[in-house]
Formats: sequence, structure tokens, C-alpha cells
Amino acid sequence: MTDDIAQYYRQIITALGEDAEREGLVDTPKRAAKAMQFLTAGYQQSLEDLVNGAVFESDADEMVLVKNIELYSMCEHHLLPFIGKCHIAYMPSGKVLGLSKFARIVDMYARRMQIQENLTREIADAVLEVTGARGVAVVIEARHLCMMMRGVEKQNSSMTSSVMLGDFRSKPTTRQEFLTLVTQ
Ligand SMILES: Nc1nc2c(ncn2[C@@H]2O[C@H](COP(=O)(O)OP(=O)(O)OP(=O)(O)O)[C@@H](O)[C@H]2O)c(=O)[nH]1
Ligand SMILES: [Zn+2]
Repeated sequence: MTDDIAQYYRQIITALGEDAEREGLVDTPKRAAKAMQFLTAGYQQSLEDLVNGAVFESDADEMVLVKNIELYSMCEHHLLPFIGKCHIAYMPSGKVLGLSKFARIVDMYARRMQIQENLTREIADAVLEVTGARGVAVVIEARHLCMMMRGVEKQNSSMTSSVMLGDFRSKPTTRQEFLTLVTQ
């Protein structure tokens, strides 16, 4: 697989007018192939393997918030990065999820070709699925390099997307508590 992808990169480099055999570039197709495989490794993962049983019984029934999970993804339109942070909250209902698993869930969906809105939704759906929570909220704030280093070339705009499920959607006080904690 890596060799196949490297071969395509070699063709792209040549098509761009570069000498793919010069010293600085000779190993680039292979490096780029490996990098792209890493950045899309989320396709090879499953939610079940990733959670690895780390869902624990608990009486906790107040909001749990995991803030500022850094995120690197790749926009499916230009294959350029978007970079930001993700906040995830849930209202437990008998079960809590191992803390590291929130970051692992973010990475699994971020390491694919994505748009920010779908990424936000997929993270929320996954947390709901594994926790059976009364509600899940996800907010992502990100900057898209396709808007910065090309295209409209806007350096300071960012995008915020959110998905509210269950209590976060139906109970204004829960939503408000979440938004207050996230912006603190
Ligand atoms: N909603 C959304 N749009 C995105 C995301 N990532 C990239 N885009 C946008 O996808 C659109 C693709 O538009 P096209 O007109 O097909 O492509 P383009 O000619 O390269 O567009 P420009 O970026 O405006 O130069 C652009 O408006 C991008 O800003 C994302 O995560 N969410
Ligand atoms: Zn883009």
C-alpha cells in the first residue's frame, strides 16, 4: 500500500515540474505516503477496539466536560489540514468513559478526510453510543489552512461547530451550563 501511494506521489511531483530523482526529493514520495497513511489511520480503527472496554459503572449523574482536546484533521475538499480544539461534555447515565478515550475518539474521526461539521457529529454520536448518556455535546473550534494559505487567504477567521444531543438539546439549563463551562 505504501509503495502504491508513493508511486502516485512521484507522479504528482513530476507533473508539478520537479525532478523526483534529485537528492532532496528522492525519498519524499515514500515519506509523504507514510505521512498520509498516518493522517488517515482513522479508517483502520473501530470504536469498539479503541474503547477497549474502558466504560465503568458509576453513580455520577452530573455533567462531565473534557475541554481543549487538540485536533488535527484534513479537509476533504483540498486535502489540507484544519487545526483546532474540541470540547466534549456528557450527562452520564450509570456509566462513565475512560478519560483518554475522548481524545482517542476525536483522533479516530479526525484522521480521515473530513468536513468540520461531520467530524463534530461523528464524535458526538460515538460518545453517545459508548456511554448511553442522557446527553452529549461537542464543540469544535478550528482554523482551515485551505482558507489561510490559498483560496480567500484569511488568516484570522475560525469556524465553530456544535452538536447537542439529548439533554443538551432539550434542556436549556443543561445547554447553558455547558456553554458557560466551555467559555470559561
Ligand atoms: N462547511 C465546510 N466547508 C469547508 C470545510 N473545509 C473546507 N470547506 C469549504 O469547501 C468549499 C469548497 O468550495 P469549492 O468552490 O468547491 O472549491 P474552491 O474553488 O477550492 O473554493 P475556495 O476555497 O473558495 O477557493 C470552500 O468554500 C471551503 O472553504 C469544512 O470543514 N466545512
Ligand atoms: Zn479545504
